[in-house]
Amino acid sequence: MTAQRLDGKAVAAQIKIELKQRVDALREQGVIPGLGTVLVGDDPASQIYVNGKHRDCEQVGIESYRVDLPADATPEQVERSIRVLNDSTMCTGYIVQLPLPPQIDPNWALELIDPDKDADGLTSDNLGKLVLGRSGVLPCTPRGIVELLRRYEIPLDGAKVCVVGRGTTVGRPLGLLLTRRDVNATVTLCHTGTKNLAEETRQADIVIGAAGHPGLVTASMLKPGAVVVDVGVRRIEGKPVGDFTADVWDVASYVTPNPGGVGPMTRAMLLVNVVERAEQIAAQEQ
Ligand SMILES: Nc1nc(=O)c2c([nH]1)NC[C@@H]1CN(c3ccc(C(=O)N[C@@H](CCC(=O)O)C(=O)O)cc3)C=[N+]21
Repeated sequence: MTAQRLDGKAVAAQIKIELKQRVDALREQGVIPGLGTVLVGDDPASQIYVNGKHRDCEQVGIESYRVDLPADATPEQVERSIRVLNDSTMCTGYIVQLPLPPQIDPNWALELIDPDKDADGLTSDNLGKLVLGRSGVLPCTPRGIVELLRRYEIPLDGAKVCVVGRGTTVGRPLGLLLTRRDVNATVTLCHTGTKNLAEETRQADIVIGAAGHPGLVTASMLKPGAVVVDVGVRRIEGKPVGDFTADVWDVASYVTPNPGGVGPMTRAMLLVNVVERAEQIAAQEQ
């Protein structure tokens, strides 16, 4: 059996077409969605990712604003930039690109973001709302994974899902999102403390690798026909390497390619978060 691709790139492109129509409708109402980005320092990968976000915005008609600060920026300078974006009426939502240089505590910086403008959905306010089942801004990668599975009509209601990795940007919020009533999956959240990972992954209908440990899950650790979602993209010698070995394609029914799987969905969900917020603002103004 060779697994089918869960083609995040194609689905993200379709989502952008849908978003462009929603942005055009907003612009007709005089509401112009705007995404802000705060980039501190000159990390090449961060610059590539932030440039990609601005290109994505341009494709769907979202205005975008850059705040680029030098690598030696002080916490005061970062705070001032964040407060400007909190107060800006042009910017519907914004992100503070991670990682930040060592003199800036990321948790401190994220907590300065107005939760209503938290386009990443990574502030404690929005993550807390996810815990409490209240509506807030959903984190982009978890939301993108669920959206990708839904668009391929992968059964989620009652499905056994094994999430590998308990990070605060993916694994942990993903477990919460998958167990929400409107998704209704049963989740096992595995991590470095899990005694027998293979025992857990073999019982799952869907295995999601969000550990960032290349080659952590092999074909022998999967139930035949399982669905594989590989988040853990790292570049080793220029090649994107995920949490799964290539032989999983022989056993799984669906696999997300790396690149072209979860990454484009993450980027598409950032745009969805901005447009959804703009639609809320437009509805309040009516
Ligand atoms: N505040 C903040 N929010 C983020 O969402 C955030 C961040 N900081 N810091 C860095 C990580 C990383 N991240 C990626 C998203 C998409 C791809 C992506 O689309 N990758 C392409 C491949 C790109 C390549 O060739 O490397 C793909 O998977 O097809 C990659 C990386 C978001 N991040």
